[in-house]
Amino acid sequence: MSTRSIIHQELSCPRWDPTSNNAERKKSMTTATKIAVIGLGAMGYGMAKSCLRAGHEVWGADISPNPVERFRADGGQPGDIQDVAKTLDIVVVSVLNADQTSAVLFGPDGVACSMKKGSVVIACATVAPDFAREMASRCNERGLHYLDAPISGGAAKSAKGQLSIMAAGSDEAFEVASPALDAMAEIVFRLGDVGAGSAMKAVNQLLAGVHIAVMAEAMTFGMTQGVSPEKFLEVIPQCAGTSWMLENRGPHIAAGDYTPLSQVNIWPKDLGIVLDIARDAKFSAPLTAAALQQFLAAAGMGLGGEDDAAVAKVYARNASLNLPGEE
Ligand SMILES: NC(=O)C1=CN([C@@H]2O[C@H](COP(=O)(O)OP(=O)(O)OC[C@H]3O[C@@H](n4cnc5c(N)ncnc54)[C@H](O)[C@@H]3O)[C@@H](O)[C@H]2O)C=CC1
Ligand SMILES: O=C(O)C(=O)[C@@H](O)CO
Repeated sequence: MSTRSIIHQELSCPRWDPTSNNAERKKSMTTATKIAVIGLGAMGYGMAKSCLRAGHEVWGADISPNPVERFRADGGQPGDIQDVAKTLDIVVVSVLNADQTSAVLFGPDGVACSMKKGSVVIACATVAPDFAREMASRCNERGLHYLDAPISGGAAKSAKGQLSIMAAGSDEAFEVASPALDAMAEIVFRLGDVGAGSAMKAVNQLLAGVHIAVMAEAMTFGMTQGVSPEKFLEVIPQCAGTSWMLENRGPHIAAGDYTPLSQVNIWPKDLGIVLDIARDAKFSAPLTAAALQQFLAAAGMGLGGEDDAAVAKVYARNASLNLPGEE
């Protein structure tokens, strides 16, 4: 039995067919759906491009004009989302956090008030489960479907339409959302009622945040023992201590390139969500708390806008090490 079918069984709820060929499914789609992607950052831009590649009519919006212009030059639809909101089938929200999600949907120019009944909001920012439930209930009151749909895989997988989406919502929400989900994801988990997607994402973030911090700890510890970042990355990915985050973020440190694909600032937010809901559950999460302190230290050093691999600079500073690019 493959790993994927094991996951499917353990979840014991229907999910996108994991055995079907994603590329074939994407190619075989013929009907254009009207989709807006709000938030064209590290993740949203790739999601919007994936929807375009699948043949849909796609509008892109961001508070920053640059990615909007770039997206139009790449084939995105011209014009403001507000002007077309009532014609949209799907609105994908890929902003940073809960406040931005709430502003995009229900702020002064909130798109939820203009969307047609029966259309769907696919909410992808990492937020707390209670917030997802609140947004869903406000959307449902307006006759809109809501998918609690946090994402995983980083900017590279987003660009390729190969995200993992931890989704939760009604069958109708999944049905209406399917053209965008098919375009953006390699795998879509159907996890139950709204809130269950964000709960699973919190579990992923606990691991992902700890793994990034501990990768930085191990790499800089290795440097004190004469193990260069290059040698670390040659050997450890072939050994039991590796992780997806080590292999994804470690090369950023070795190259001294902290262009933000996932900002340091994401982690006080995400590990904060984990620790908030852990506290409510009276669950002690000491490793998460330790990792959070390292990301807070990085943010305190003024590195909040850098790639999260810059957490290595906290360790390097404490150990008087020069990381690649700092000599
Ligand atoms: N970067 C990553 O590797 C991953 C990020 N995530 C999560 O996905 C979400 C998006 O992350 P990123 O793309 O990295 O963030 P980002 O900061 O790169 O992009 C967010 C975008 O939203 C825009 N924005 C903010 N408020 C807006 C508004 N009112 N209207 C229109 N646009 C607005 C910003 O200008 C920015 O371009 C976050 O919740 C993050 O935690 C999840 C998985 C991976
Ligand atoms: O891909 C994910 O999952 C992540 O949350 C990270 O890349 C953090 O931004």
